[in-house]
Amino acid sequence: MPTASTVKIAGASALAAAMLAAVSRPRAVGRLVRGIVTRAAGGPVYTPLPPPQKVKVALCQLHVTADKEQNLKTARKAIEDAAAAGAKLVVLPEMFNCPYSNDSFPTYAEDIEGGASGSVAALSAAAAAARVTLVAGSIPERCHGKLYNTCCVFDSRGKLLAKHRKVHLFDIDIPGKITFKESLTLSPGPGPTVVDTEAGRLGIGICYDIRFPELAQIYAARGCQVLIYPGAFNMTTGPVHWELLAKARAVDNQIFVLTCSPARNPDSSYQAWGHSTAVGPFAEVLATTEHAPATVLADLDYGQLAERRAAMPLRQQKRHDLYLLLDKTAP
Ligand SMILES: NC(=O)CC(=O)C(=O)O
Repeated sequence: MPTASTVKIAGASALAAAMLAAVSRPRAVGRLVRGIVTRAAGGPVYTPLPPPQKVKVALCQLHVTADKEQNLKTARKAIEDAAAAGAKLVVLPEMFNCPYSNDSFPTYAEDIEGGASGSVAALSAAAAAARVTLVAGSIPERCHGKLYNTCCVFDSRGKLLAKHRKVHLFDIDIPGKITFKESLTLSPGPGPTVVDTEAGRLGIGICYDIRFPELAQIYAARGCQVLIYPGAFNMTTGPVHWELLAKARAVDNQIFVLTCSPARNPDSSYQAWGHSTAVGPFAEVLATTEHAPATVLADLDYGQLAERRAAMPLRQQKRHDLYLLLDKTAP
């Protein structure tokens, strides 16, 4: 495995107390890029890729505690440090502002659409201050009496471009190992989220979403350049599946994949696997880390997407007489 490219981020430094109050209201949710994929009989019509560019990304594997304000401070510091290291696209972990537990989700949930989310205000301010595109992990969202596991995406002026609500809820029962049922508290999101940003066209999934290849295929067909999965795998599935799934989504779709986990916290009831990782379109690990707090830096060259797809033209070689991708939320 290639050497990890990490910048260790120490504990949060002093933070301007005004951070949470810095932005008055979150901006309206931006329109999502609706795909152009297809119900064509001959298989998907792939949306052309946006122009290639190079982007430095930072995956901030944060220490998450039960103290929401401290978690936001930690995130702010990591975003600042990532920007100082040259990152233009910064990713935070799943549920980075609260413990990953069904007991915590209702207590920590915030009303994003009603403009009452202190976390969104803080994240918007942090993205603007650091001038980065921010894929802000996820937070518990309350909306019309339901709770969601929601990822907000901000541009480098702090505008909320889009939000993705986890589509596939994490409901598993591996006897003697791990039982978790997000559906006890959370509702599933409505569908795919594609967002055009200064750092490229992004397809967003959250954790368990990475296990569903169809979602990644839809993103690839809609012209995404990178798939981003904030996630918190655990000590049972993480060692076996986390990197495998990131590589699988990358190699199937000849696309970049980024995963970003919380650091492992021995005091937490849920032990996160960590190992935030950047994978290239040939399934090569570009940069990774272990379980401690860290920021993983990687350079993405989107020009590699066309090169890899020309060298191995999987899209043209698909047998649409035998199988078909159907994007049911395409316009
Ligand atoms: N926590 C998740 O959503 C997913 C996970 O841990 C797994 O798929 O394993």
